[in-house]
Amino acid sequence: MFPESHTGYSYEDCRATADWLLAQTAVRPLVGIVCGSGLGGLADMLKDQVVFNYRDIPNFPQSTVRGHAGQLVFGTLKGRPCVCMQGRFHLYEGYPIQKVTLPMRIFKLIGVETVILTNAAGGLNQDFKVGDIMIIKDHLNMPGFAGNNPLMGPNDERFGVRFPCMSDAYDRELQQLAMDVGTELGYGHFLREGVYCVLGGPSFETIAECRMLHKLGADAVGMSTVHEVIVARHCGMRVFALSLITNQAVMDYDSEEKANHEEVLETGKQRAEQLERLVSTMVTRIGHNNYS
Ligand SMILES: O=P(O)(O)O[C@H]1O[C@H](CO)[C@@H](O)[C@H]1O
Ligand SMILES: Nc1nc2[nH]cnc2c(=O)[nH]1
Repeated sequence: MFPESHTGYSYEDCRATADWLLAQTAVRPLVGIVCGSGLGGLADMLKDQVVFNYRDIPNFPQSTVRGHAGQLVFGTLKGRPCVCMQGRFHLYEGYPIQKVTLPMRIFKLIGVETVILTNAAGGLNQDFKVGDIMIIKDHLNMPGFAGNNPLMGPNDERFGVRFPCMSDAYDRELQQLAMDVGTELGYGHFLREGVYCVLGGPSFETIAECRMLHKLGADAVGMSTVHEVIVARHCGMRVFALSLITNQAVMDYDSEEKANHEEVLETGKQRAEQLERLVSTMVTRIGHNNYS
């Protein structure tokens, strides 16, 4: 019934990876964080670190992109137990989508209740500036439209239901918390909210593509996050995600701008401190156990 090319990991494979990790550290994280391109500094904030190189973790893929260190870091953030992916996986690295999203199921099985994802993205909304932080309120899943969804293949009910709802993918309380914390920290002038659109990459968008995505309702465009969000929501974790607008998407044929990864990493460096403060303060205020 399902194609032979299905490349997911079984529940037992995920369990084995989770148990392997739990056996090596006493940290029991309730929050899992995914660092976007150039945003790995978040992981450095963790105290009493236990660090695993992805190459040493059973079943884990390897990071191949500059700005993604390839380490899973356990520790505490202002006293709260956390686990942090210092580097994520992307479709364009050649990994099947089930491998790209495997860490979300590992997070779930080690006890994570809330996932915070960050990414670098191009700004499509003409009111956005480079350096803005966009709280993601919804997404457009372009690979999903083309039949590449991480939940394709047999469904294991131990993770979640066959047809998960996505209209509530991005937790509203956490969006409000981010707004409140950001405002308190004096970040209101660069805090935005909007819709993130994922594409397969690795080529950046053409001008016509940017114009189309903007017309379709996207405020920012990138090559990640959405697949992870779908898998995280499928297995019942609460999700918050944000984009750092690292570059303006080119919408105009007269523009001399050219999207490039160097600019993406450079903007990450410049906003790192504020982004880290925003996320770490949020972590201290997130309630757990049935979202209390
Ligand atoms: O989404 P993250 O991992 O932050 O990375 C973004 O930055 C890279 C392009 O510069 C792409 O991988 C894009 O998805
Ligand atoms: N697709 C895409 N990904 C990005 N990541 C950071 N900037 C961009 C961008 O402009 N387009």
